[in-house]
Amino acid sequence: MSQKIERAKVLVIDDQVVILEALRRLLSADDLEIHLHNDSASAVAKARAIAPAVILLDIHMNPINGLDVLRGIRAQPELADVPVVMLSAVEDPETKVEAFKYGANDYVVKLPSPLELNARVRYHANALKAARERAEAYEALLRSQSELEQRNRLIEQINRELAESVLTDTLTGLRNRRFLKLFLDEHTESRRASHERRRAPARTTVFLMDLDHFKQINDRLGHDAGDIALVETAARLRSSVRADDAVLRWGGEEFLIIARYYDLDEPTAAAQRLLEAIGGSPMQLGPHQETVTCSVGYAPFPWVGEKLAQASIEQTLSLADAACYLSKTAGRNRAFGVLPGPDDARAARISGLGISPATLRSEDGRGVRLVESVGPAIGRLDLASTSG
Ligand SMILES: Nc1nc2c(ncn2[C@@H]2O[C@H](COP(=O)(O)OP(=O)(O)OP(=O)(O)O)[C@@H](O)[C@H]2O)c(=O)[nH]1
Repeated sequence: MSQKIERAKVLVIDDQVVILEALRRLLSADDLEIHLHNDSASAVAKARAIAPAVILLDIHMNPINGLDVLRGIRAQPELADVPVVMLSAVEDPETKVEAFKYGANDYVVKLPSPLELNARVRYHANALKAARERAEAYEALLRSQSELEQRNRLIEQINRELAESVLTDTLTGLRNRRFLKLFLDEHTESRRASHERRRAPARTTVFLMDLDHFKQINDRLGHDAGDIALVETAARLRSSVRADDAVLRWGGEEFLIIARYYDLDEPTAAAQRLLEAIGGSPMQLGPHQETVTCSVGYAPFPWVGEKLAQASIEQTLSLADAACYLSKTAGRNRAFGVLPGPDDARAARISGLGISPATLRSEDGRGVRLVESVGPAIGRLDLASTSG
């Protein structure tokens, strides 16, 4: 089977047909495809049509001289890199300089030896081929680089979304339990920075909130209504705290709120706000209107205990949990806070939860008090008389 040789196209432009024919004879070879053109006025259009690998261009032509044709060739983007060998009847340095200035690649005095002419034509044809291959390879590299970058961006986005979804509760859109560690790391870092700047660090309070008799809502109104109540609860909680406070779905119908505070009465006011936010107005659960209340237990974080350099988050959470349990057993729709302050009679109730007030000391070294806040009146009678 014969293999097709790709021949390099050579366009020869000269207004004298005799010279053109002579050059054709000098160049004739199997690996070249020769095109002759003797009209300088249409030479640029011819070059565009042929797309040659090399152009041999006579300098002294009529009606348009070779240098102007050269300028016309260089003005065409697709011909800008095509090697042009100028042909001249005389060896004239000034004309040569002029030709190179206009973008010629070579200069040959007519008629050259066939050996020299063929060597030059092949050299330029190969140089063009190599330069174009390099440019193509470079473009392919850029393309694959940008594809790679695009893919990396996609992977990063997927990773971000995955990380987000791992930290997010799908039903309510709130952060879930896994977010606590991240939040606390940030909290510790911001306290450390405050210490360094000798500013009073923001304190936080941990609120555990549990909806009251939630099982009854599921049982009476259906699981979907229960879901709506959870979503509505999340929205109400979110809008009753600061934007940078954390609201987490702790599990089932239990939520954890970590809120900053600046003066000692703030946590109690915040607990009252939570009770109002949930129980203060009925929720629309599909076709049903239902007042849902909640029980809350809260404690500031961190604590400094007598034996504990700093109570851990787990210990603080169990304090808040114990206080929430106290709210449930005291009739629900209320909040209990374990707060720094002078020990009072109520503090003794903490002992009933298995926590000795004596082991607790707040950051400022004072004692412990138990604070009770009662939720909105709506529905309380019903709840008090219902078990579940
Ligand atoms: N609809 C719905 N219900 C849930 C979801 N997660 C947990 N629950 C329900 O929440 C209810 C919690 O019931 P309990 O632990 O008995 O608590 P409760 O009925 O709220 O009673 P108290 O907490 O003692 O006031 C259970 O019936 C769970 O099935 C949820 O994602 N959607």
